[in-house]
Amino acid sequence: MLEVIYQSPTSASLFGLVVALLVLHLLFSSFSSHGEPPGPRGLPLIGNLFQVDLKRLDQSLFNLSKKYGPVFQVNFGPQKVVVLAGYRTVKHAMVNHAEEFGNRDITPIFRDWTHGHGIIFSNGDSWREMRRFALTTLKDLGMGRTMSQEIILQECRYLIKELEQFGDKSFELVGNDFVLNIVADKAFTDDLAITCAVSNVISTLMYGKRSDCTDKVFCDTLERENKTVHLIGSASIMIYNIFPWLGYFLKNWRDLMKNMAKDKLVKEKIITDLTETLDPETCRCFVDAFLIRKKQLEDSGNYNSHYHKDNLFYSVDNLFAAGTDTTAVTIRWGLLYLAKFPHIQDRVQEELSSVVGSREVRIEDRKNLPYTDAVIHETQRLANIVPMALPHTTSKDVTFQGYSIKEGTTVVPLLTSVLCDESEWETPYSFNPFHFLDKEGKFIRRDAFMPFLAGRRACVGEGLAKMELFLFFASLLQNFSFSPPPGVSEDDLDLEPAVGLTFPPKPQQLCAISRH
Ligand code: HEM
Repeated sequence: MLEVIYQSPTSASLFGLVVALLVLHLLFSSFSSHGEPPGPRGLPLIGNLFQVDLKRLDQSLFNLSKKYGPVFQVNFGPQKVVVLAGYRTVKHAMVNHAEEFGNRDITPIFRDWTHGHGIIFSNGDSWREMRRFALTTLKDLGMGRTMSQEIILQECRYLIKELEQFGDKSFELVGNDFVLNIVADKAFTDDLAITCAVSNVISTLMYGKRSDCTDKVFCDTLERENKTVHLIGSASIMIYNIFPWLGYFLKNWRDLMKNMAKDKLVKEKIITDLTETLDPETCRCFVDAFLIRKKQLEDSGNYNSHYHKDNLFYSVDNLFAAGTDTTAVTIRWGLLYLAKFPHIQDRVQEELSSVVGSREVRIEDRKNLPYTDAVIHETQRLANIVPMALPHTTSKDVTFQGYSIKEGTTVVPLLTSVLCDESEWETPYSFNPFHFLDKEGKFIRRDAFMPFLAGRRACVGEGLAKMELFLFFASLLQNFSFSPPPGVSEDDLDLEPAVGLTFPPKPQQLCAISRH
């Protein structure tokens, strides 16, 4: 190759020019100039891409933060990204500078997905209105209150029954593709039991109805959503976000487009059915509440509001995507940790037996179950399922911790560096429920526990997620014990995550033994 270049005078001078530019760039490019945050030097065009591991970008950035400090910048191709690291810095930016750091960075793949509509990947007045509407409507529908407790408990019952009907009392949990395989003597079935249960909670709130685990359309939708979340976090989609013209050449991008299109057809049909059967006097669900608000605005002559069909579709789609995968993945991590550390599992079950006994667990029990609560919090901390949160962008020029950051700069609030902040956690890298317990064994809140982030863009579903995690986790542990399958030791269970937009456990198997 080089020989060919040297043989042509034009190629040789071009090559020389590129080398000269490269040397000049390396000599003179320093990110700490003009008061900007410091950071590693990169190469022209590709920036720092070769200095990070795209499969564990959060870890690479965490390592860089140890060298460059809590506010630093990297270049992904032509794009400048400011990384915020450590509990204090992330909290300070998200809460004290909420407005400046509160916009969403709508990357090319997010734009392809929702076209700037809905809640998660939108900004400005439309985002504000949709977020406010989602929060009040979910609250009206019982989020975080007795009503949603009933919906969740109903799903806990279905889930327990689903697992018990296999009688043989052992099943396998496969972490990556969210498939729960029930293995009995003869029967073998692929089962999306946990995802199905969690998704049904959202489904009941969004559509006013649940679906059975055997419903093919429902299961196909869950599998597609799961695949979407996985593909969006893949290295090739990260490259697509930097060089969007690559899209058609990338299989993951083409698969994503197909998935999203299929998903849209299914959800649009449900929304159309609800629209056709709407009775403005009776609000059955989130979709109804939206349609009723739209009608009220139109009745008063406002046909140009944010309550249009794209915002309806993508808000519903967002709440499904954000509310299913996150919670189901966290439950899976909890079961994996308990199978790995049986002495912790024993203690959770002892506490559940002595406080709740054999009656159904309820949210009011949580205050009397400090150890169980601490285990759930520690699961969320160490599993760290959204390690880089979602990207933000600055809404104006800002001076932050002495550095100037320009309007429109992509900002990553690095949750890995918060949930494993060495100055906040006693044993940041090991599973230790005592992070959340005082000397008397009472539950304690920790400021650096921020898996839902904080500030203007903080998770809309925090209350619901916390209730779900507690009720699902406690109900499962009341009814089953989790262990590695025969022939596999606890040491063999792998706590390294698989990658995606969220980080699930790697594919592996677990057994559930009925406790009755
Ligand atoms: C264990 C469960 C969950 C975790 C760990 C989690 C975590 C997060 C995180 C880290 C963000 C990004 C915040 C940011 O970028 O500033 C987020 C945003 C969001 N979450 Fe969750 N979440 C969970 C469950 C849920 C549930 C159950 C729902 C819905 C009912 C939900 C709805 C949303 C929405 C709509 C946003 C976007 C907020 C906005 O952009 O304004 N999440 N979540």
